[in-house]
Amino acid sequence: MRIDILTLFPEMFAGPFSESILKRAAEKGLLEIHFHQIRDYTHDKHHVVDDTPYGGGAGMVMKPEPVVEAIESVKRLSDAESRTILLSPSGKLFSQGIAAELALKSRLILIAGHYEGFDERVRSYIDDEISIGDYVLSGGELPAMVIVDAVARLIPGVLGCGESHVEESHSQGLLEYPHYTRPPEFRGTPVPAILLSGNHAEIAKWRRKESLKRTSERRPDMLAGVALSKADRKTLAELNSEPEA
Ligand SMILES: Nc1nonc1C(=O)NCc1ccc(Cl)cc1
Repeated sequence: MRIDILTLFPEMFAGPFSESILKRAAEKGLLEIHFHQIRDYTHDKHHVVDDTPYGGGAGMVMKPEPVVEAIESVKRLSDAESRTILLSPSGKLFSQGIAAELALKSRLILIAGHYEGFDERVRSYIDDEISIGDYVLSGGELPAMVIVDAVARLIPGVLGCGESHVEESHSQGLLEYPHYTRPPEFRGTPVPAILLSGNHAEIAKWRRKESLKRTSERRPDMLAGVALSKADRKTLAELNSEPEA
């Protein structure tokens, strides 16, 4: 996969992208990431990328010309079909499902903005607008890093053999079950005996029940999107009938 990131602050990506799985993915040739300075697509002496909003109001707006010229120029760098994505709080909410969709693309072009937002006419030149959550950040760079990380780990071969994205939270539609490792007892708290039993069928049942319990307690909104078995419904009914601890 090729990812091109259009940004006013390419140097922001040096740290996070020089370590961890992104470095390994690049070394394995599974992912190539290129950065483009939006200011390089201005033609005035001061490389202006923003201007005051028509209609008045505080703050500045990203001018359309530099961004659109950058998109068109970057698109020409590769024949691969690309998905052009604008990062903004007004976008559709990013999710593991969207990450999985994007991981199937051969090319992504991510646009990280600043100031109060993009000139609306930029939106005629993009395919998607994605938000990583309902909070306002200072720019689109961190959201771009979040999306690249979530997508890269889903590209086959990127995760090492010791890592897996299969059973994770949000990929089964539920929150993750509790994890334990050595020691068998930590400051008086033992590991649940079931996990030491070696009975993998029972362990799987326990884990599913714990995922349902945790999801029901912390993110009941997620349950609507999960295919629940008869056993799941029984578990949820029992959880709902249990007196509060
Ligand atoms: N939440 C979010 N999810 O994606 N992006 C955000 C976010 O706050 N971006 C800030 C921002 C600010 C200005 C411009 Cl022009 C674009 C994006």
